[in-house]
Amino acid sequence: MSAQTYGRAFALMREAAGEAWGEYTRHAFVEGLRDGALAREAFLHYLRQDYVFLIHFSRAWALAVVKSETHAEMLGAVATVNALVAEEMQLHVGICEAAGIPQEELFATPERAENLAYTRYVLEAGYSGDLLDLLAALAPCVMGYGEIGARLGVEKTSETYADWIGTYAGDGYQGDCAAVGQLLDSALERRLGKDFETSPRFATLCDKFRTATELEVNFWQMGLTP
Ligand SMILES: Cc1ncc(CN)c(N)n1
Repeated sequence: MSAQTYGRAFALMREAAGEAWGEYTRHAFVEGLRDGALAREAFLHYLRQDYVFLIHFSRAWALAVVKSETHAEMLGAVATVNALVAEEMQLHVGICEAAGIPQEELFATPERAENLAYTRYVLEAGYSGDLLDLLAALAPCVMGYGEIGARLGVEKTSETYADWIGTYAGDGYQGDCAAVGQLLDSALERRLGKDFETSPRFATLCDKFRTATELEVNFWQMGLTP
């Protein structure tokens, strides 16, 4: 999956994130999903934390509805909230239930510090900023997993984590990434103009994107240490 598929701003922000992007999308945890070497205990621990992550991440996308300035922006944010709550979180519920972890226990998972740091960083970007600040902090999460899923869909050498890979490689998730890429581009054009990358504000948005990318790296690392 080329970065270009997810829009112009994403490609520029990804480039500006430098080495952090590769550390995120090619982390040892990701490679363990690809070749099946990831310990089941680490995967289930990650999945439980990620369920809690997605609760707060959905709240942040709901805040994007609040920060929207047009009906089209509201529709884009609402669609993402729905994709998270009604689709992505079901993957976590299903795998955990099959592993003997009921949904109430999943919901009550104690939050690890790396998880808390990431989600509250994103929420704070939205509380104190506008839709652009919020989207810049949200984008690495959405598109990073899109890129990881698309690559692992092609490069996987084991079926152990095929459910997980299939969710992020699938047309549904890939379509969500493309839609968020369009939302990001149009929100930037509306507020900063067609040549948004020449605005001094764009550099501060790239900083937010890079920080969120670094928090993704920490999240994978946390996944390796149940
Ligand atoms: C930590 C994290 N980052 C991204 C995603 C993909 N929505 C996720 N499920 N979890």
